[in-house]
Amino acid sequence: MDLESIPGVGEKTARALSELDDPERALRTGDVATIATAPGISQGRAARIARGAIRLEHDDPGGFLATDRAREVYRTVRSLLEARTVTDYAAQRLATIYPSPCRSRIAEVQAFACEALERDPDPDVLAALEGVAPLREPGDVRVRERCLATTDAERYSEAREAIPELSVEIVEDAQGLAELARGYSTVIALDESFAGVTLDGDVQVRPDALETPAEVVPERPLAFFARNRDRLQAAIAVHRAADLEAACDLAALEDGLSRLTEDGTVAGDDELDRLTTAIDDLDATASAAESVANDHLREAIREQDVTIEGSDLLSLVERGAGVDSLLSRELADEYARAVAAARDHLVDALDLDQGESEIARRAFSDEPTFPVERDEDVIGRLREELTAAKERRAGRLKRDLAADLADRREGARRLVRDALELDVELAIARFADDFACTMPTVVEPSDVEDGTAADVGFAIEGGRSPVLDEPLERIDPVDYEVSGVALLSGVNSGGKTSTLDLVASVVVLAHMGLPVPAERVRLRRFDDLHYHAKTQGTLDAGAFESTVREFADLAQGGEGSLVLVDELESITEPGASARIIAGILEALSENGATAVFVSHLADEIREMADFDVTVDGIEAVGLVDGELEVNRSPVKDHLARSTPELIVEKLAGEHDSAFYGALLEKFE
Ligand SMILES: Nc1ncnc2c1ncn2[C@@H]1O[C@H](COP(=O)(O)OP(=O)(O)OP(=O)(O)O)[C@@H](O)[C@H]1O
Repeated sequence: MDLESIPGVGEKTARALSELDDPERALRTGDVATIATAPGISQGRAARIARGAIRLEHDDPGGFLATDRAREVYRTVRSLLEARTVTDYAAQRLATIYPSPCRSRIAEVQAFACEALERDPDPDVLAALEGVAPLREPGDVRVRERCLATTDAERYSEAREAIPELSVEIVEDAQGLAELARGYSTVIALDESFAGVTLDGDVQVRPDALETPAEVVPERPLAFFARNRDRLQAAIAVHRAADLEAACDLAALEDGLSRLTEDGTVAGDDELDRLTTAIDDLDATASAAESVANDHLREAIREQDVTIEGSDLLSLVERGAGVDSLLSRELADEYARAVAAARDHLVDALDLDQGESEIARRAFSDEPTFPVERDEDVIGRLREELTAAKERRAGRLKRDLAADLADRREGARRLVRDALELDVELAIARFADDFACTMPTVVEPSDVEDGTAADVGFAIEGGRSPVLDEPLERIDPVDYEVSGVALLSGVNSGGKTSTLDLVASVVVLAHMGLPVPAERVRLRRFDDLHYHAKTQGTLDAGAFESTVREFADLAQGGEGSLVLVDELESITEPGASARIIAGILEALSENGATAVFVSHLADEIREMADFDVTVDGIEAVGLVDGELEVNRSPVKDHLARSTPELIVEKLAGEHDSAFYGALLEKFE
């Protein structure tokens, strides 16, 4: 796909899009989340670009929504759909579903919508969706305890490029490696020539390191899973709750994620936990061990009767010997016991293994002193030993986990995408449920065998306008069918505007490929929708002129158009209005357009028109407690009586009055 040929995509945006992994897939599927990861592209712009790509694919000329009111109806139905999404993604993705005049596009979304209608918006699934969001790319990973080393300048540059997560060091020889090993827990030598060199510390010779980055820096694949752990866990929960077919082994992914912490370290390994705790507690435990020895010794000294001969005391004092000598002479056993207790405490409390215990025991000297003090050098060595063991262990665990998870990356991506798409489907299912929708039959004009395409128009049975601000059960279902051009008459507040809104929303939704709020709908595929709302008050000459011009344009093109106009007569005085409307209707009829004009001047317009225009009527069936009782479904070929006529008729019926009788005759 030539990205620059997408409507609204210039050179700069095309360059940004080409940085995506698979821009075509993202554009084709309306994957707004992925498109929005391209540099400098917001979610809103991503939706517009996706719409542009869809238009290009279906050769869609655009412009289906030809007027402000038509666009307003689309915005309203879209917000009703969006209100039923859980994730931001689904709301943005819905913005890529727009009314299109293209058969292939309508069919494509219809197929998607039909599957969506099978979905069950279970509350558990909706709750699980709360935690799902598009995956994030991990930030830059830096690993400080490991480095790469080489003697070769070229290899050095290659390594920096291939593995930016690690420091790369130039060394002269094995001596240089040995020095590095003192500063880093692990040194990975890249040169074959180091093979066989044995050095202290963790020095590995791996000439293939640059080809196997996941082994050298398992942090790299792990960072992706760590950064997205919560989102992936939520996507797993969605799949389980919805019983959705999964793109990867859920249990295996879940197990891998459960071993990973959010900062990319491995969790749930007893040995790693032991080493981590031992390092953290080392100082405090060494102090506690000292106290154990000193308490023991203090107690022993307190209870001991030290008998010393005068000559011995004298020789001790003369030699300047301190209490230590006395201790070693008189309390050697007690000292040994005290130190043994300290060593045991250190080993037991830190849960040290044999090798570590051997070092730890040396922290307390056999030479009697009081108070007993730890040897900081030994504690330091023990810390180094524990830290090296911890890093070796963590490294191995990371490598194992990275090996387990690395291949699941694509599956994990699909898992989240599918969960997010499910949200789009559920929004459609919930909308369809809330507004009692069905899939419409969209008739292809060229497939109409008898008569012309205009004969199809639209036929709505049991329609309930989603635009009406009433709960569904308070809305009377409306049946209305028009082919060609019709005038819609009716009592005040009978529901004429609501009928136009119903027709407009049904037509917009049907051309989006979505279910429509009615029991049954059949309509032709239209090219565009011109919906003109009622104009408030008389227009001044300039505005009037531009409105007439607008209608003149409309009257020219018209084949394939659906024109809905609400009380155009209010733009000027009634006599002129009726003439203008009659003229527009004639042109539209000639062009084969489908049109409904709501008007209180239906009778006058019919008389002025030079063709037999259909007049339908929304009738009041009576007055109940001063309120009109209305049949909301327009009656075909029937000029509805006006409200005043109905009231005069009622008065004439109730009172035997010549005046009312005469008045009534004037309406006939
Ligand atoms: N199908 C319906 N079911 C229930 N109530 C409806 C229905 N259609 C319309 N109404 C109610 O009637 C009110 C008036 O409807 P609407 O504005 O469509 O009438 P109208 O015939 O266009 O009025 P006007 O002649 O004043 O322009 C609406 O606000 C709504 O409350």
